[in-house]
Amino acid sequence: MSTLNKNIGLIGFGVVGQGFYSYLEENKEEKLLPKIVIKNNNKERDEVKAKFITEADEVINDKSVETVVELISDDKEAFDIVTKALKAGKNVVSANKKMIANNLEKLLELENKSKGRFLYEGAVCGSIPIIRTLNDYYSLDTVTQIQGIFNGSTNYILTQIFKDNVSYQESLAKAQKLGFAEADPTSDVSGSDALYKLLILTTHAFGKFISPSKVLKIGIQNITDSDIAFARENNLKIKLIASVKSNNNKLWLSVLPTFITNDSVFYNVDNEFNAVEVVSESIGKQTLIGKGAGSLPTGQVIYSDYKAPENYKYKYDKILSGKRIKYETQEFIWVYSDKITQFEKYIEEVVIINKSEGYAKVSIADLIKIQEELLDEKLSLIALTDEALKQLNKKYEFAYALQYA
Ligand SMILES: NC(=O)C1=CN([C@@H]2O[C@H](COP(=O)(O)OP(=O)(O)OC[C@H]3O[C@@H](n4cnc5c(N)ncnc54)[C@H](OP(=O)(O)O)[C@@H]3O)[C@@H](O)[C@H]2O)C=CC1
Ligand SMILES: N[C@@H](CC=O)C(=O)O
Repeated sequence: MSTLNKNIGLIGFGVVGQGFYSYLEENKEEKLLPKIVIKNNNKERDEVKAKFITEADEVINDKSVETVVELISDDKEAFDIVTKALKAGKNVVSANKKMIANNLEKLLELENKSKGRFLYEGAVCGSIPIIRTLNDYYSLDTVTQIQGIFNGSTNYILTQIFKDNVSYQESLAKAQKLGFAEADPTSDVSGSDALYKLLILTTHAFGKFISPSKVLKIGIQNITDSDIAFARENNLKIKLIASVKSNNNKLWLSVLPTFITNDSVFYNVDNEFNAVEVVSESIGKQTLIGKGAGSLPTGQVIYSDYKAPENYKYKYDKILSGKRIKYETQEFIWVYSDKITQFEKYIEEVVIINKSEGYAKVSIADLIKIQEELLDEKLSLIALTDEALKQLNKKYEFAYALQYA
């Protein structure tokens, strides 16, 4: 492609699109962007040099466009745009985690047949460069676990509730106003957004494609005042933790509100910040912490994808290695609830703290079966890390002793 054909086709000019645009302006590259595709022509917008249009095909079929930057909210429309752009041989940059998590296998086939490449660092944990890190530095190491805080909006909401006693509804409205939340914030608070990111990382770290519908996912919508009070009394915090771990070629995944102790690396990761902890055989444990949502942090990563070296592509070495790994749900975890006795049918072991309140050992497979019911019945469950379990067992030794006498 000649230098005359290096234009950008930007589709979507919301929170992230405008963040990306500001880096083009800062680097005097806005002349490479003659047209921006939006949906609603009647919206008031800041003036920019580009012309606003509403037909994505106009930039996808434009021969002067080398890179299509897809930053719209709808996942199905985004898939259509990305498919067409790759088929037209364009480089494609996207941040649409829902679209990517649901279609990654197909997208890789399309990329393999295309002259273009498909990069999407902005889709996972905003500004944190975790995909390229896994792709470039972990391809020769064996990753055993990835866990962390993968959603900025829910972390912002939980921080506001814990630090400043702001209500759930008010903190959610603030997260929306600040541009952290998805167009439909149910995706954030239900844990879906964190799950999409977890599944994308699972493909890069373990070479496995897993459907979102198969994984245990509990959001923060049902957290009660008594959960918060219990956390405060015990010097714990609640964070929405996404986790994938492997052992003996088996893989376990979950997204769960989780009590964490004050010595956890996640304890002071607050507001819209995210954290990704990667554990691998040679490197050991390391954690990346940074802004997980917002216009400029995400826009910067999109800009870096757009500027990636000419021959750079994700290698997907873990898929290519052909190592077989099996997705499993047969594992037990400990969960707390102020109505733990309602889960009687599923409990392996339980510690009753007071009346119906307590914590119990339950299987991931059972929780997957009842996760929709939990949501409908507004029942809250908070997982315990090993450290939180130890801390609670020490305090509730008496209750514990009674249980196992
Ligand atoms: N917000 C964040 O912090 C982050 C968001 N993301 C992801 O980035 C993507 C964009 O998010 P965000 O910027 O927050 O979303 P916004 O809702 O702020 O903006 C979406 C933009 O897409 C445009 N649009 C919607 N549908 C179409 C369509 N069919 N054709 C053309 N344009 C369309 C809208 O047009 P109009 O202006 O006319 O309404 C709007 O400009 C999403 O996939 C999101 O998950 C990823 C990381 C962080
Ligand atoms: N809604 C998302 C935006 C970034 O991915 C979040 O809150 O993390």
